[in-house]
Amino acid sequence: MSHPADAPQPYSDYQNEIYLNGLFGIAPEHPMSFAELAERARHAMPPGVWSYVAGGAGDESTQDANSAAFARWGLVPRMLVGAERRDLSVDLFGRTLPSPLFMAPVGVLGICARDGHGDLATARAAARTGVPMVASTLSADPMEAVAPEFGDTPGYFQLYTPTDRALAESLVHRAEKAGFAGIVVTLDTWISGWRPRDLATANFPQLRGHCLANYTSDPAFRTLRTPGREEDPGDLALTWARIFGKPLTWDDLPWLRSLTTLPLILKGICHPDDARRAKDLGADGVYVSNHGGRQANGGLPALDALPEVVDAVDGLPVLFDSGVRSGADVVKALALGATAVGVGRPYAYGLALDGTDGVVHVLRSLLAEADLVMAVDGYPALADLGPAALRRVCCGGG
Ligand SMILES: Cc1cc2nc3c(=O)[nH]c(=O)nc-3n(C[C@H](O)[C@H](O)[C@H](O)COP(=O)(O)O)c2cc1C
Ligand SMILES: O=C(O)C(=O)c1ccccc1
Repeated sequence: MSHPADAPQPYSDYQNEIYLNGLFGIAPEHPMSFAELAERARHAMPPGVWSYVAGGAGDESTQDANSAAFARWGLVPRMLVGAERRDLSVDLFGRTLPSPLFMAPVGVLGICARDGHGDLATARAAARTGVPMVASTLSADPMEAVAPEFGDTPGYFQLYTPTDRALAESLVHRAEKAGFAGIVVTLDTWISGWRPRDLATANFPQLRGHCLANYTSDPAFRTLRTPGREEDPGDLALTWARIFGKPLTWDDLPWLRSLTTLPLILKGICHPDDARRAKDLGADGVYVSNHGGRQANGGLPALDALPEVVDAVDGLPVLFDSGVRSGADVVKALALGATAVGVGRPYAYGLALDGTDGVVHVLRSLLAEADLVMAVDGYPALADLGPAALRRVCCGGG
């Protein structure tokens, strides 16, 4: 439990803090397991927001498989290695981050927070924890208001590429100007997947006008509105729906690449050939994800796609998300080759429960558990975590 006074606090200190509070009769106000976090978020959110955030595509079997996939890997404990101090820092796109954890883009943070400003609250959690936020194109506050809240923590802008090229270019250039450290282009969501929970209630947040501030604040978007109907919320939603998603092809990649000198990361890559091609066309990183099982049901768990993509890109950074629910999951994804590991729903639930403090709690819990797993299992640095740290667990976890 001891460390030099000038060393950064280990992430495991969150555990000490909680037990110490207990000595003074203070019980933690936030949930300590993912199951309880989800349960409490369900009560904290309006029903339509809960089902949108928690739900996925089809019967949600791919969504379930994403988290179940982690149970099929077991970390092999190593003893007597002296893991008293751990180093979770990672180099990503020329910067050193204190940990490999990041917040995946979530396009409804605005309505997850009680005050409607969940994007700002999440950015403040990034500033407090050093955990970067990938800010979605779909945001209740414009990116120029979100970016200053990151403090010293780098932030990334996630682009949903609209059909209108001038608008796409404007969004990217605004992100550069606002100080974002990279552009994450999402490839798997130019159209919405089949989502029974939302269909059953005919509920799609953006069609109700939510989280469109990056569009309404954009001069290129305004030129796409129906003349004379600029004040009509119905026209806003329909204009957005008309231009939201461009089914990008490989032929669009040189254009996308030409838009920015910032690191360009392609999100939704799950096949090694796609990963290789992304690298050849100048992507700075690939991002393995199946969108948390929200887009196409019946797909393989994202974790199972990770090792082949890592092999294929031969040293290019590989970001990963989909199904991460614990610190142990973070460590397993790192051992399978991820450079950085993202969470989506968990921090959105923290946000719904308690704003910035709720997000900070979720991130600190994930990091404390990851740090403790590395301590107990004898892997003091990320460089020690490779495929040899894992064994396939037969038949476990569905
Ligand atoms: C409510 C919700 C909204 C999302 N919105 C976006 C988005 O705007 N852009 C994007 O690239 N991904 C979006 N995603 C996908 C996440 O970035 C991420 O891939 C996914 O949530 C990871 O899975 P997890 O929720 O199991 O951690 C969204 C996910 C959720 C749950
Ligand atoms: O809900 C999502 O996961 C999402 O990112 C999205 C956004 C717009 C249209 C379809 C899906």
